[in-house]
Amino acid sequence: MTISDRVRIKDVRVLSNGWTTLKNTTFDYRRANGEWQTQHRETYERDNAAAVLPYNRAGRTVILVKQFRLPAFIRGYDDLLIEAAAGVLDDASPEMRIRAEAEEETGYRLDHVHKVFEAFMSPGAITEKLHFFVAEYEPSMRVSDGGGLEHEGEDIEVLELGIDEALAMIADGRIIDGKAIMLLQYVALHVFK
Ligand SMILES: Nc1nc2c(ncn2[C@@H]2O[C@H](COP(=O)(O)OP(=O)(O)O[C@H]3O[C@H](CO)[C@@H](O)[C@H](O)[C@@H]3O)[C@@H](O)[C@H]2O)c(=O)[nH]1
Ligand SMILES: [Mg+2]
Repeated sequence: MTISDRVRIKDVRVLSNGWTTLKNTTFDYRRANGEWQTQHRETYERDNAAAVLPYNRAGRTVILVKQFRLPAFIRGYDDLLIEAAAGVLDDASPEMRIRAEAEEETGYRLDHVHKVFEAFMSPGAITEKLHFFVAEYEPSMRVSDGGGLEHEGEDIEVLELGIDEALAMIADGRIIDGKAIMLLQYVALHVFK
């Protein structure tokens, strides 16, 4: 299945080229009824990324991180955001990158990471595709405090939560990060059955 014969890119304009690139693309799209229609769309072009939820089956716990997120703050969320550890790939493989990112942010050196799915988190606007992982952890795998890279402005708290509490926090709105919600529901369904 291809839709490339339904799309003709006519013009691409870079609107902003800062940390990431914002483009405005003009293209013709062949609608379901066969008619061609000209459209303009802005895309925020971000590298792919990966997220991980470490879990401990016996203790029924998971590891999450907590950090300041400017976009959530601007939108009125007046607290640090509880998230699954995540980072951009920077051209590394998702498996390699997520191990490094997990150690940087949570302090846990994970053994085996298990890929569970991929998802576009905001497909109408952002090109980024997120690779999702889960990984079993043991307390002995903690090799540092984590916290992220201070020189990049990261100031990350590490949280170890019971799975039932984490699920309750989704229900009452204390966990509001999409990737954390998806991974918590995955482990609720497939690990802590
Ligand atoms: N100077 C500067 N630094 C930035 C900017 N945007 C991000 N950074 C820094 O770049 C680093 C990126 O950290 P990662 O851990 O690799 O990524 P992330 O911020 O966790 O992002 C991932 O999760 C986000 C939230 O779900 C996603 O939005 C993001 O695309 C990615 O998947 C952080 O130190 C962050 O502060 C920016 O506009 N300017
Ligand atoms: Mg991160």
